[in-house]
Amino acid sequence: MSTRVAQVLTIAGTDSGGGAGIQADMKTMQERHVFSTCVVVAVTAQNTLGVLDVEVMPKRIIDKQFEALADDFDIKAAKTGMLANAEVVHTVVENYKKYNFGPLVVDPVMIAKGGAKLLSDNAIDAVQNELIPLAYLITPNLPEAEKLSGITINSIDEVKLAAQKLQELGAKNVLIKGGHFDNSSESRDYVLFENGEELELVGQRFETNNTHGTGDTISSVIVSELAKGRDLRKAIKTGKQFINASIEHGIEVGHGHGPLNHWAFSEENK
Ligand SMILES: Nc1ncnc2c1ncn2[C@@H]1O[C@H](COP(=O)(O)OP(=O)(O)O)[C@@H](O)[C@H]1O
Ligand SMILES: Cc1ncc(COP(=O)(O)O)c(N)n1
Repeated sequence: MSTRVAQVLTIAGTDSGGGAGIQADMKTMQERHVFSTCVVVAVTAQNTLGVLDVEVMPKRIIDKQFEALADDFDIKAAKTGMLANAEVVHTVVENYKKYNFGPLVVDPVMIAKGGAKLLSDNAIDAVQNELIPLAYLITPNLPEAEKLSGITINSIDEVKLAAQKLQELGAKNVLIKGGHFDNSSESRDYVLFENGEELELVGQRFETNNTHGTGDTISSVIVSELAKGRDLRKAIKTGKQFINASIEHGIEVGHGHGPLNHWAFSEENK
């Protein structure tokens, strides 16, 4: 007997090291029991030590991947990750508007944990003016929230101001991830919902280098839950629990910023 399952899409770059990008997204989606599909917009030669090289895909093959998925699948929610440059942002926006892939989660990936630039500066305008207005949810980390909102963030009040600014740019809901608040023993994420409600997710901050792919992973949990029809507040809480488990029960892989344990949450909740 076969079962119909929710189908979900990630539009992003690959990570040969398997810890971030499309690989982290698809591993996470698998753990959340949705069927994952992908549009590869760039290939990175990457490991836990850093990014060696990047090749951006031509528009033709990005368009064709969207077409192939739209012809055959019933995609209920989609997310974006690394989009590389302005041309890719235009292409993704054009395709997302053309097809019906459900709510869009925008993870505005800019710089890898190892320091490599994954979005060129000239793409910021396109992200602000073309992509953000399509976002059901945007999930920037602190430096990304600063860049996109133009607000320097040193306090929770400034986090809130930045979230409001991102809503003014057109994002319906905003999750600002606090993983980059270095000088705290807590991890703090802030959510501003469409209706003005707020949510603060406060958790333990784990002392570890193994946080490669945290942003990709939390946004992939959220988009998976949305594809299954869960409400956003519940989806975000599940995302946070998944991240906590994947950091707390860490694995040792590679010699740099190591990846997460993507199966820890499922093991805990068997
Ligand atoms: N050391 C840590 N301990 C606990 N949670 C963390 C840690 N680092 C990141 N997180 C959590 O992981 C998620 C991703 O955050 P962040 O690292 O800011 O994003 P990104 O990977 O996009 O830079 C957030 O929920 C954040 O609170
Ligand atoms: C292809 C790709 N996408 C996203 C990230 C960000 O992940 P992180 O900030 O954890 O390095 C990455 N390193 N590579």
